[in-house]
Amino acid sequence: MSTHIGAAAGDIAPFVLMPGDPLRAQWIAETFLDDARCYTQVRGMLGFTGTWQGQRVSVQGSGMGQPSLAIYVNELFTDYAVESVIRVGSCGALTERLAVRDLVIASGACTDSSMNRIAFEGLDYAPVADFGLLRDAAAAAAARAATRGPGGPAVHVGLIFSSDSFYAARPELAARMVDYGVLAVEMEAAALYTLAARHGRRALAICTVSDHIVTGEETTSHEREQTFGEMVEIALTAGLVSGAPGTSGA
Ligand SMILES: O=P(O)(O)O[C@H]1O[C@H](CO)[C@@H](O)[C@H]1O
Ligand SMILES: O=c1cc[nH]c(=O)[nH]1
Repeated sequence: MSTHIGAAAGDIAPFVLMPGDPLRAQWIAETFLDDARCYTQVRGMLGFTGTWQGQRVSVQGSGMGQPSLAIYVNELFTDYAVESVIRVGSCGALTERLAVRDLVIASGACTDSSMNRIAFEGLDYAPVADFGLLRDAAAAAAARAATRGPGGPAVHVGLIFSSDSFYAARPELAARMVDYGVLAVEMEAAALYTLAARHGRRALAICTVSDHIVTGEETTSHEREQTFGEMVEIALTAGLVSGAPGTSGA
């Protein structure tokens, strides 16, 4: 066991999906994985391992915000030898180019968090996605859209803003960020990308737009927990198509 994850060595797969919401983790495990088993309930931050198309996958809740995610990701990398993590989160759209339920595959994550400023003594570090996972997620999204035809959620690749505040202290900054290409706001990806770089592992964040900062449209908590399956299937395809080592269910 690690400090915050109640799993034995080998209980967690090399590839992990990571929603903020532990109940979304449970829904993903019950909906998408075969033979899913819960390996931790410490602090209610549920984690499961099962198989998807015969390959081992884990799903681990991160909690909300970068400090919480960093606890789980540090322990996954150092105590459980996890190789790749794809965050499957929700986000708020900052621009009318995006609609509620659209997907954002985050190529990089701006942040107002002090975590990297402390680590880099004032230098601005640029947290970016793993290119292979990003490429494979974009390809999986395009293939699904081509098979399905018109009507599914639009998929955007670009920058997001990982904020320490759900209730923005300076909401007027959103328009300036949009001018510089930022599409949406969430609360964890910058720490995930930074820790993956630090540990030489792979990370990506895919988020579904749950709220629209411009129009005020929003989804319910039940929808955020149990209906964002398109991003989950794209994440599973990207994580396992890229051939993460040790994912074989055999
Ligand atoms: O739905 P999750 O994955 O938790 O992500 C978003 O939702 C939470 C805020 O409601 C934050 O964690 C934010 O990043
Ligand atoms: O507006 C939103 C929606 C989801 N997550 C956030 O951090 N902000």
